Amino acid sequence: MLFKVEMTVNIPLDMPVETAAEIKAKEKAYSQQLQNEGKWRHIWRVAGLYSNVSIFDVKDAEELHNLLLALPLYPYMNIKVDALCRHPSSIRDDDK
Ligand SMILES: O=C(O)CC1=CCC(=O)O1
Repeated sequence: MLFKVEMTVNIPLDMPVETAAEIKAKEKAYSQQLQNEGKWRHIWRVAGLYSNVSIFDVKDAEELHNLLLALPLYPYMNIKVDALCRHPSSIRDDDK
């Protein structure tokens, strides 16, 4: 199943810079692992915001839920999830 996920990061202003850098490095490694596994298909920065729009390709909503809760930045994120389905005009074979 495909899901569009919008993540907005709000790191507390009083978090030490080194702590924030550590969490961001863990987030990057986790994200790149999931991208290599094909579960995190796309990630785009929303211009001008500390937000991304991502496409996940997972078995079901429960798998997505577990992946999102494991994000190192999860405690500092607002997350919005929308389920996607194939558009009838799509020319891509992998849009399912
Ligand atoms: O910077 C972000 O948008 C948060 C994030 C998600 C995966 C990643 O590497 O950073």
